[in-house]
Amino acid sequence: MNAIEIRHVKKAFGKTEILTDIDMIVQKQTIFGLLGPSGAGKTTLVKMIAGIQNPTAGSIIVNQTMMPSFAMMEKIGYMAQSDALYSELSALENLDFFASLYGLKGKKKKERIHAVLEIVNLADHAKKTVSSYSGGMKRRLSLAAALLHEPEILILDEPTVGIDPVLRASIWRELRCLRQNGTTILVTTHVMDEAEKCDQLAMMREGRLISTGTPEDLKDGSKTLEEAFLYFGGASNEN
Ligand SMILES: Nc1ncnc2c1ncn2[C@@H]1O[C@H](COP(=O)(O)OP(=O)(O)OP(=O)(O)O)[C@@H](O)[C@H]1O
Repeated sequence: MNAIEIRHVKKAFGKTEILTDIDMIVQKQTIFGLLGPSGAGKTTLVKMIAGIQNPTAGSIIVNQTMMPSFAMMEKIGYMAQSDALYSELSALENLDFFASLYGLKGKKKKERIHAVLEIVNLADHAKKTVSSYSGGMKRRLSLAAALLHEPEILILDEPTVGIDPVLRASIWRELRCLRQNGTTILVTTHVMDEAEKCDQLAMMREGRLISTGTPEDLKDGSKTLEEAFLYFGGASNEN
């Protein structure tokens, strides 16, 4: 079953075309990685999938619903690249606020806040104001907020930037667990060892999809994904 279907999507800002004829399928209950150098268009694409931006042409269907759709947006967890947190509030107050936005109430709200704090290992720091958090802690809190409403689709824009290797491994364990429970996860990354952990990958470059498949498919003869990426993208890769 397809969770996300992208058909002939284009995106232009003014006269500048940022994405060109993107066709992509993400199957349900997979971890799908969008890989590409800075400026390739990954964030623009995931924002359109999350329903935050409109394509200039083409269609995006998420769980059989044409995007943008408010009803579907409620079933999507989106963690943006920059943390949208209230720095003068505590982590707990931030989560309480986002949980209310998602319509969570009472006991269920408390349970979910507790559960997501445990997942990202911030339970001991929940009462501290976010302004005292490190960059990695803020990323973890943003991830917790995206998980509050147990979304069907989880979209994570570079989720582990600034997160140490131990916690990164625990976040990946959690992502696999969420997949096991039925969640479809779309993650953007520059990091090749993270890309290796995805079930399926799409490599982007200059607004185009240059290759899709499993990490093994994409390697096809190359020793590493990095090598494959350079091969598909041409030798002038910036990263
Ligand atoms: N609102 C906007 N108006 C004009 N140009 C934009 C806008 N948003 C993004 N762009 C341009 O679109 C291109 C793709 O940007 P995008 O952020 O999608 O890339 P990315 O692959 O996510 O990069 P990174 O890995 O650095 O986050 C860039 O050239 C960027 O400058």
